[in-house]
Amino acid sequence: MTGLAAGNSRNTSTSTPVPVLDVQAVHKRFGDQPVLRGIDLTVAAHEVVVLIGASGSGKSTLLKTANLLEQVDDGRILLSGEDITDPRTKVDAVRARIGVVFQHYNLFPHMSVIDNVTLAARKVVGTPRAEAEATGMSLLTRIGLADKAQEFPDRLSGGQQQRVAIARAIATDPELLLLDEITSALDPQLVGEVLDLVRELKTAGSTIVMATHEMSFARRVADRVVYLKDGVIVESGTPEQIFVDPQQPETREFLRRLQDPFA
Ligand SMILES: Nc1ncnc2c1ncn2[C@@H]1O[C@H](COP(=O)(O)OP(=O)(O)OP(=O)(O)O)[C@@H](O)[C@H]1O
Repeated sequence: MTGLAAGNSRNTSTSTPVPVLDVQAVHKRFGDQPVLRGIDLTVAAHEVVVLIGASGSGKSTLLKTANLLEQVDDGRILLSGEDITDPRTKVDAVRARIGVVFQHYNLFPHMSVIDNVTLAARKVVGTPRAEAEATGMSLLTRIGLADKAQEFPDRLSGGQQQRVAIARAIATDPELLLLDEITSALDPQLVGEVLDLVRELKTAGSTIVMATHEMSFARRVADRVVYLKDGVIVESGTPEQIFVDPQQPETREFLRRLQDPFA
């Protein structure tokens, strides 16, 4: 696996494709506060789903339940047909199948770029170093950072670090990529280069669920935009449906306030 495509081959052999991610009636509360209130969401292979919604609407929590960083209180989540919310699930084995990138790139500061990118392949999957490095260098070449392979992360810009974090997340060829606010810590002029990389992943066939406040992501990479409010999916549709012709008053209000936060 040397390209940017992630996890593209697993669902192609059956005539009725199993969704990569199937969130079924998921509820989650923190103390007294219900944060996810009956979420149903299926994500097909190669689909890019972008979660939008106000701060606190539950976007990150939903991504965390899919990666088993948070447990669901009710409902279940299937990964390529397997119930990963079953208590017998081996959490590490599930996480090895999912690539995750967070707001803060979380690269290991004491490791070179290439070691960051290859760590999971070497330590989790057991790929021999030479093979992992060949894949890692190929990924760095594709994202235009091959010349930074031996640098430490603090020598890179925020946008470059976030691209390395994405390369690291896809280096093990995950079935699913979860991207949580990956540009919100970046200067606006660096957002474009991360957006371009996500678009390239989409073209290469990755299956992606991302949470963002950056509507350019939702407009330019989403197959489906999902609007969350107070832990409920209010509306979902193509970017055109959501941004040009939203059906629900709450969606219209959310988009109106984005354009004029003081309205
Ligand atoms: N570990 C936690 N313990 C208690 N409350 C939490 C925890 N994590 C999240 N919450 C609360 O759950 C709600 C949803 O948070 P979440 O981070 O999922 O929202 P979000 O839509 O991703 O917000 P943002 O866009 O600001 O990242 C918020 O009210 C938040 O304070």
